Amino acid sequence: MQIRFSKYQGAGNDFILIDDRANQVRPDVEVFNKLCDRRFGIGADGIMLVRNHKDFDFEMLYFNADGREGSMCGNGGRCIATFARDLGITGSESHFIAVDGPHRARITGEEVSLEMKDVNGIEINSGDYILDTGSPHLVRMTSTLQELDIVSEGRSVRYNDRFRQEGINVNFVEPFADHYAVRTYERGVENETYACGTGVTAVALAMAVKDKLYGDLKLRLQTKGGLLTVRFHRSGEQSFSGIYLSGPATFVFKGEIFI
Ligand SMILES: N[C@@H](CCC[C@H](N)C(=O)O)C(=O)O
Repeated sequence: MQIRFSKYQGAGNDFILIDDRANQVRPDVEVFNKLCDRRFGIGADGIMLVRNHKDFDFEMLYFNADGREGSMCGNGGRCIATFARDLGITGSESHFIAVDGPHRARITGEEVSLEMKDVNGIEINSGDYILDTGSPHLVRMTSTLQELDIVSEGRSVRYNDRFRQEGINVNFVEPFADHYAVRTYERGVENETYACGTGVTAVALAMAVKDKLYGDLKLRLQTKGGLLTVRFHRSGEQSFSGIYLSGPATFVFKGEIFI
């Protein structure tokens, strides 16, 4: 089968986007894994399908680079909003459904802001923060971010006895005067990616807990692939609402491939 795809990236987290409103693509773990391969395929951290949905502008189906369906992808959500706008499905604002529920996105130039699901509950375990921002994340503080071997440190958490079965994304964070620097090991890619949207969202909420911040907050998160911001409201010890992930999301190239 011949399919058209487009490649988009959000802060260097890159995705293959397919317009599947005709509902013709049958997700296949091996095929999707190969399409994401950077030598034998197009190369990406994940694949997304845009499908029609009767109650929303569209449905987002997300698959990690390993070819398996993933949980919510924040940067993917920002990219798919741009793709839907470029296809003429939506204008600069959209309301779509993903695996973790509904999302609203707003595009301003190359900047895309995505509403994330509310978070109620963060576990703190031996200094690590464990929470679900649409995808499961662990946040760990470090003072040596640039020297860290993210793949081996991330793997040792992701494959430990507690997380081996379900997996977890692992974020390492170092605070600076006006921002937090973040590097992420992503489940399903099983490698470090240039940025992770649900990951920096998890870091922002965890830093509010660590620094005892309440009210309306906006934190800046520097990733390998660019600067992301997370706005949110913290009303209680464990209650976070009005969470918006913002940053660049742009078209890279398009083509056709046989699958
Ligand atoms: N890159 C994503 C995270 C994708 C989800 C994740 N890899 C998983 O399924 O655990 C993001 O930007 O949030």
